[in-house]
Amino acid sequence: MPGKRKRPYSDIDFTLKRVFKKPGFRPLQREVVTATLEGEDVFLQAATSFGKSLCYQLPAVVDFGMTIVVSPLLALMNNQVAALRNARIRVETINSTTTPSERTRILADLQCGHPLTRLLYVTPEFCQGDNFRRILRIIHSQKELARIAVDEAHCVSEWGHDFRPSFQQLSFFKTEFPDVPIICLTATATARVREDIIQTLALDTSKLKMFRMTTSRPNLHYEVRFKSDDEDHYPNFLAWLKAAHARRAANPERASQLASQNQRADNVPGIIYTLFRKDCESLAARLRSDGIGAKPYHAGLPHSDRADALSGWVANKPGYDIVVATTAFGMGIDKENVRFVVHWQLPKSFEGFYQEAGRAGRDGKASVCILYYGREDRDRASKMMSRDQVRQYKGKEAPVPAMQEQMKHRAKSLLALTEYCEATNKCRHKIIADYFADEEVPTCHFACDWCKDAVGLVKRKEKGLASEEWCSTQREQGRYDVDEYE
Ligand SMILES: Nc1ncnc2c1ncn2[C@@H]1O[C@H](COP(=O)(O)OP(=O)(O)OP(=O)(O)O)[C@@H](O)[C@H]1O
Repeated sequence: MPGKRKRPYSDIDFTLKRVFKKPGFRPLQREVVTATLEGEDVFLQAATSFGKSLCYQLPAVVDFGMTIVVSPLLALMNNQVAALRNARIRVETINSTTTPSERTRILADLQCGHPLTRLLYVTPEFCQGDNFRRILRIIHSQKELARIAVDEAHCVSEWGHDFRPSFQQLSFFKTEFPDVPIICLTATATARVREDIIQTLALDTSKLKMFRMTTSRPNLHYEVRFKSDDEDHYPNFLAWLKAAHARRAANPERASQLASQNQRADNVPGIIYTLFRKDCESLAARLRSDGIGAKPYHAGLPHSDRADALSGWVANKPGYDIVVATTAFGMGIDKENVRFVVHWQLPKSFEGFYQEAGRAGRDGKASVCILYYGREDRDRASKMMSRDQVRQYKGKEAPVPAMQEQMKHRAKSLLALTEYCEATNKCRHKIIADYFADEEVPTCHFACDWCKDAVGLVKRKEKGLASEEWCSTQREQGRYDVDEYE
């Protein structure tokens, strides 16, 4: 029910245990849940795998009325809907995969004004539809519109790394329903992105409850491996993976522990991110020819192939050990035992890197995040950026200031990521915390290549990278012109 509510919710602990099967709240979750239930507008920024979804899912179950969840990705929605249905929560989603008969059934439930649906997951594009807005007015008039959750809220911002234009229309919620609380959630927002989200959603800063947690993920072991165009880095990765397999096989105690958790000892689940669709397919095929179960995942594949790759991988099925993906597979993917995330090339942005690496170790256990960095890739990435800039400005008399700003932000983010890769004088956890302007200094117990062996890191860098002189000649000769990303 919209409006501020100042009574304690004694049943949140009960619901946490009984419905969500969690032993207790993680730090700050209770505060966020309570603020949401009290009708406050909330902004939550917290590390990947913090448990942000629970902060709107639990209120949706405890409270009256319906919660609308605006979410940018199909895979993310379907993943969460399946988990909530498992917990016997009435949840629905309307997206491009919803059949017409399903859609009719869901809308009929909403039209009555007193929906049985507790959570409704929709895309920002769907929120723009007149019919949906009309239905929302009916639900609101019956005091059944409980709250709006905007997940992956950085997509709202033009300066966020996954900007989606239709997110910009979401101010509709606050202007039409000022008494309905909004909660926005993200793992990756710089100060500027935060401001932009708040402004775009028409939130009032003086009333907004802001929760900012550290972005630090101490169980992730960050490592940069150096490469150059001259050398194929596949053998390096395969050797690392085979060594990890051998370690598992040599530990029968671990094998029986994994078996008891419905996991397998003869694989190590992971994700490899690449920028190009063609690499997804060829790399997955190459791994399969070496006896590793790997599946490609990118937006160009049929929906059924993507769904099969995702469900097989989540279920630890043989043949589905590694997903080789573009960024189409990222935000919100929640599989607890991902033991490694590898970036096959330099990603497009610092935020994207952090978000994707954050798919690893969601069970809190040690996991590895390897980024293969080459200076040629850096030069290709900046070439791509300049080309995008030219395209954006095409046909315009003068560059639009907002576009210029956006480009500046993109360049800054890429530069920060390059500096992360080139750095040999600082803990990688610290570099990440600095980028997001964390107030806390992160702890790193030998959980990055610099803290483990700074001298070795310098040597590997000297040996592995093409020289700047070489790269500069290549640049002059236009060698770094590339295909489209994805
Ligand atoms: N209090 C809790 N106790 C135990 N597990 C929890 C708790 N809260 C959430 N989790 C689990 O933590 C995992 C991560 O939660 P969730 O997917 O909401 O993360 P997130 O913060 O949205 O991360 P990301 O930004 O990376 O998507 C889920 O498997 C969820 O079930």
